[in-house]
Amino acid sequence: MSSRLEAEHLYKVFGRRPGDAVTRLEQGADRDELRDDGTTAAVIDASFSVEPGEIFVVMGLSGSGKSTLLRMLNGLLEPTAGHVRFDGQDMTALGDRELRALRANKISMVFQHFALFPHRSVRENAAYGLSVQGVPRAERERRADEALALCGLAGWEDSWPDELSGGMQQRVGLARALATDADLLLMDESFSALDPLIRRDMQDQLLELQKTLKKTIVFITHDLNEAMRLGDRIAVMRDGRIVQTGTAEDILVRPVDDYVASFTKDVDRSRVLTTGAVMDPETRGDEADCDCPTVTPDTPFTELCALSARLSHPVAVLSEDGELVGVVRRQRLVGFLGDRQGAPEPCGNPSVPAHVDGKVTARA
Ligand SMILES: Nc1ncnc2c1ncn2[C@@H]1O[C@H](COP(=O)(O)OP(=O)(O)OP(=O)(O)O)[C@@H](O)[C@H]1O
Repeated sequence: MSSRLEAEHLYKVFGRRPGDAVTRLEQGADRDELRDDGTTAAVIDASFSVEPGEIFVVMGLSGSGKSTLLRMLNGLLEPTAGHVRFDGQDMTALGDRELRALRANKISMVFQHFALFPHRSVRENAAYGLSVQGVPRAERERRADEALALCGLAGWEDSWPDELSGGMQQRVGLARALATDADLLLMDESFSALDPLIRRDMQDQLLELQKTLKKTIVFITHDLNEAMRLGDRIAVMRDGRIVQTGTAEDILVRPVDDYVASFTKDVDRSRVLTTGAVMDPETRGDEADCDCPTVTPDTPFTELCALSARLSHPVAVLSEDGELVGVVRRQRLVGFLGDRQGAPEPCGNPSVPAHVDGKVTARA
């Protein structure tokens, strides 16, 4: 199966002599050095691929280059160097007309500000992308109504946008993107303008829809918690560069540097981690011989903790085939909630041995 979307050594430089700037960046110059010459390296050497049905989140602080990257992915901005491939087709080699057709039929955007037409009904707003495609009226209304129903807006089709709350308006934006049947959704801070509770609700709704629709989604956010909730994989951007790409667990448990680690400080680890991240793969081989409940590497951390609290011995981890693949000691669980590696440290008190499982387990 080939990737749906690929970025290959993408650069976007604003300012004078962008080609020269790329050469300097390839030779190791950084953003600040170029800025002295009045040149902005918005995106530097970004490479990644997004698989069909995947939610790929690009996360970074303001100015890190996320929006510029997204605009290159949908062909609105021409890369200074590098390639974007959609289903293997090099978008950077397409002419304007072909690009417009690709955007109208295969790619949908969901923006932070819903930009609904105030004098068109909710149905007409949701059908907008279809009217751009030239779909006949009856069919586009039917498809718009279906998309609105998917987004929880059945019964609101004939309303005006100003009769809807902010969250509902954002759902219309999502329905508009879904109505076109485009496989690739590009979502730029789509939920950032919403109140926290509504934002969470929209995240849940997107995850729920994704279970059946299995779209390919690139989701831009500056919020790591949102990135971790939504992303199958996350790319962390800093100063124009992607500094790490990985699952939420990778970013949390194996940050590539202190910068990425500093992002994860406030993340609720218990919501992100799964058993695979905390298990010890070294086993004696007989840990699963009793009749106690077991877990798999995908078991959520909270479930694992609940089970561990009930057992007097380490929890056995079995693969889907029932093979013993690891064990989880309670001591290690406690470590993972508080510290990056989850490794127990000596406490400095000579009367309390640091690695006595029994004692630490009893307290946990
Ligand atoms: N058209 C442009 N001309 C010059 N510089 C630009 C242009 N567009 C973006 N930049 C610069 O490129 C850098 C990356 O901007 P970009 O908007 O992609 O970042 P971002 O991560 O999306 O930020 P935000 O979250 O604030 O939107 C910034 O320094 C920005 O000022």
